[in-house]
Amino acid sequence: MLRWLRCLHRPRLVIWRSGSSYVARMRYLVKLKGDDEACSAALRAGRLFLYHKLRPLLMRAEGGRHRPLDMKTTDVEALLEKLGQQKERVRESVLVGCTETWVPQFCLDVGTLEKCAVERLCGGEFVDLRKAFFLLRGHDVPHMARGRALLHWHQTHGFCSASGEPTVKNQAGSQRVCQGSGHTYYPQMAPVLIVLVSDGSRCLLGRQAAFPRDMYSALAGFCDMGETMEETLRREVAEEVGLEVETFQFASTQHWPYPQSSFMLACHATVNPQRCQVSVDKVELEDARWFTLEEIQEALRRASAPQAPGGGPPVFWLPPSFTIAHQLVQEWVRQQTAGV
Ligand SMILES: NC(=O)C1=CN([C@@H]2O[C@H](COP(=O)(O)OP(=O)(O)OC[C@H]3O[C@@H](n4cnc5c(N)ncnc54)[C@H](O)[C@@H]3O)[C@@H](O)[C@H]2O)C=CC1
Ligand SMILES: [Mg+2]
Repeated sequence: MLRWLRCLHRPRLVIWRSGSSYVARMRYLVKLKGDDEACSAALRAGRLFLYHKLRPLLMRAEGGRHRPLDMKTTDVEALLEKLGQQKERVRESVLVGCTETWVPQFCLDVGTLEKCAVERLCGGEFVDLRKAFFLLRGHDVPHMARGRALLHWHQTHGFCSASGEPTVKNQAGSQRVCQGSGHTYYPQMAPVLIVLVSDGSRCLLGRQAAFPRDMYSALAGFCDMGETMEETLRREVAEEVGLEVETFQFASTQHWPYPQSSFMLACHATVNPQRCQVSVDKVELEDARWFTLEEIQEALRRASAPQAPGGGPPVFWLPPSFTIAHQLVQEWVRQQTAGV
């Protein structure tokens, strides 16, 4: 019988910069979530990130990169009026944060306006978030992802599932309430386990048919109701590639805005090298296979999707560097090469 070992993982030491106004800012944000009047005042003084049908508005920055374009609330009001909408629509925005200098930040989807007209007037471009992942600097991505996820949640929770009546968002967008049933709805994330499986010398990556061509990633799966993280990990690896995990180690977490909003729990796991024959569940995955350290190191060196020269054999590539899948791969390489 195979062993099921829980590895004693070394706790990650996280050091926060002290002396910042972090506590005060967090208390300010929680006040804005609970006090519509205070949040309306913050909206007047804040900055707005625009989205069009969930695509963030970006502008070109130096070095071929892009950055999110934020606007004053009064400028967005003027834009709305110019395009024939009521300026009060800024109140549909949702609170996503606050800068270190206490500027509250909101997101607003202007999907009912003509896209090109907004782009022309603002001097930016609405870009699909998946494409934006490759254009933005890593530190801008979580912010844009959070805005998309929150706006999407509001767009799909307009009605109470108990009474069928419309729900009403608070000013911050941290909840929606049904007056009829009294039900309060909060934005939700689905827990997803993502795991990089190793047989000691190679790691296992898979691809779904819907992935961009030749991209391989770590295995992932939604947690079933009532499952622990460990149970999901063991089940998903068994279901998707027909292997039994022997050990695992928790690594880190990340919010991921797809398919609705996922809370990614990332782990490393090992299987017995004597029993590492992959049997792919073709419903879930198009392919899954073992990669050597050299193949992975080569893929990490390739910055983006490579073109196979002259129609030669396709070269596999990894998700963008800020993704938790990429981080798992990097950690695995570090672990494999430690002390070499
Ligand atoms: N950030 C990253 O590095 C990565 C993120 N992911 C994310 O992880 C998610 C889960 O991975 P999959 O292999 O697709 O999961 P999966 O292996 O559980 O299969 C997906 C299927 O699970 C079912 N399902 C159960 N609960 C669901 C829920 N709450 N929402 C949607 N479908 C649900 C559906 O039938 C769906 O077709 C993906 O949607 C993807 O967005 C996946 C790989 C890398
Ligand atoms: Mg899966």
